[in-house]
Amino acid sequence: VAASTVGMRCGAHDGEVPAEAARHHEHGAPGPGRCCSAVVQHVAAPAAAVWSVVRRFDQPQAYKRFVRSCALLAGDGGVGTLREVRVVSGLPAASSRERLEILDDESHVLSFRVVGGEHRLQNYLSVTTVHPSPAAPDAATVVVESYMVDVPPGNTPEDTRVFVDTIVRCNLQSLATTAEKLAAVST
Ligand SMILES: C[C@H](/C=C/[C@]1(O)[C@@]2(C)CO[C@]1(C)CC(=O)C2)CC(=O)O
Repeated sequence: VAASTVGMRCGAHDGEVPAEAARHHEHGAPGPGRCCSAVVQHVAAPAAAVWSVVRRFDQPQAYKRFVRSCALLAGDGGVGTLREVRVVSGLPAASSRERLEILDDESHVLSFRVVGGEHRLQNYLSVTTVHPSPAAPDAATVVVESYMVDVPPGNTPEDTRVFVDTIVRCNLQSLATTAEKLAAVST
């Protein structure tokens, strides 16, 4: 099913989404002053390998290339954990404080909310789900990441969506590379 029918009713998407993704990405209408979108990434590695990377809330730098460092301010990596992310220079941001909202090792669902930091993405919330690819369940994976965020003052929803989609797409492409390398050395 297309991401648009996954219930985001918002933003562009990249291709097909496994049907079971729908329930995790039902953000509904984003409301005034907010925007949302979803990015779909195919990975040539088993879902378990992808999830093992995604689930490490304490180590986003394992695949997020804009992250320079990450420190836990509270919690042990489970729901409620608070992290302080410092990002690379050149971005309209320096740091971010993020709270883990969902970490489901059965359904492979992770969600976090931005709760502070020096950046322009207020009230950013994302949900990432990891699914065995319907085409090759043991060898390939589909990752779906949706988000909602306030449109910063002076920006349009479309500009905001382009900016955030670009970062999320970079993150997921890096996740794919990381997981494929991990799976290759694990065989
Ligand atoms: C879009 C989101 C991250 C955004 C940022 O982490 C930040 C919260 C600080 O730096 C950024 C890399 C860019 C920015 O302007 C806001 C993707 C993700 O990390 O899952």
